[in-house]
Amino acid sequence: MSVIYDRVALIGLGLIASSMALAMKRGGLAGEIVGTARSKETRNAALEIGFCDRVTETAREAVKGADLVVLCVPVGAMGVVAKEIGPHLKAGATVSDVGSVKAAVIEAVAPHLPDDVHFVPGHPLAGTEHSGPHSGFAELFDNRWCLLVPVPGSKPDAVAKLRALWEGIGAHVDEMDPEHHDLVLAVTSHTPHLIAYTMVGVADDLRRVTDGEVIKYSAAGFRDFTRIAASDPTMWRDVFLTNKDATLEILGRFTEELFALQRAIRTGDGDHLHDYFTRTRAIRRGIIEAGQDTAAPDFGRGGGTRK
Ligand SMILES: NC(=O)c1ccc[n+]([C@@H]2O[C@H](COP(=O)([O-])OP(=O)(O)OC[C@H]3O[C@@H](n4cnc5c(N)ncnc54)[C@H](O)[C@@H]3O)[C@@H](O)[C@H]2O)c1
Ligand SMILES: O=C(O)C(=O)C[C@]1(C(=O)O)C=C[C@@H](O)C=C1
Repeated sequence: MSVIYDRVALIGLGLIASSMALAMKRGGLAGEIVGTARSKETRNAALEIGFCDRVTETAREAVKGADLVVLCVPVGAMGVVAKEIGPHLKAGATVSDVGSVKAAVIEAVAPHLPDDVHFVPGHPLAGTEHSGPHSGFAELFDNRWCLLVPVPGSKPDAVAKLRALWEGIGAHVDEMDPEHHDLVLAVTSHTPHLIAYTMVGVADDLRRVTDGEVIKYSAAGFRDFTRIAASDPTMWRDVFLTNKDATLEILGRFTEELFALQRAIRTGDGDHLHDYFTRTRAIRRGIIEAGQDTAAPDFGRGGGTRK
């Protein structure tokens, strides 16, 4: 593969930035990768691991002369970073991000960008419960989706170039509008995370059991919940604070269904339970038959991580 952007600047050097950088290096997609993080420890790690060619102390230095700038910080920090880098962006540069929420990020970032840069927000649908510069691996995005969420005024050429980068990184790319993205992700990612956090919290409340039995006899389903519930608290706090409407809508529906199942258990309505579980099993089977179960299941469970 050949170079797509001569210079890429990554702001925030955690799981997603380090994985993107390693994948760009694997494919020879960037001439130079410049990174910036607030802590010296993180900047040094990026150089030691070798996923950045150069690091800078500030974001404004990192974006100087960059053809592509990718904001890889928690959603709640995107606006502050955009404000800092806005005046220092190269004319004609593309600015993107990897945030898990799109409408709020667009609202926070767009006002700080000059007219002569292209803003093409993005969201790779891949991750693990690990964070920081040591957690990245080049295969994270292989065969996973990356959603691009162009804003009015995003130039087709800039969108096409970013699409080529993500495809070079290994992902399949689709485009979506921000509100629809936030609703879809509320169903497929955000609310499931909240449920996992809650379930692990409930187990923790029952200290009597967590002290021994829950850990010792943890079955596969609960183990998956604990993996998800180990995800970064800052990232997920920001997701729920910025995707409020969609997550509240889905949580409302979830609670209604849960109450209906609770009632079926209490009243011994086996037909309701059986019909419900039959319907949900069909959904899982449909996903497999459609070949959509592309998640690499071992990543994030130690299989592909650096830890
Ligand atoms: N982890 C996932 O599963 C996943 C998947 C897809 C997208 N995302 C999104 O990617 C982004 C980064 O997530 P990550 O998993 O790489 O997180 P991470 O915690 O591994 O890395 C985040 C980086 O941002 C820095 N940072 C935090 N607050 C900052 C601030 N106020 N100013 C400047 N830098 C700051 C951190 O020091 C760190 O270097 C988030 O917006 C998240 O929503 C995460
Ligand atoms: O596999 C995981 O650990 C994830 O939670 C990854 C996951 C997801 O929900 O699928 C989490 C947040 C993102 O914005 C995208 C991907």
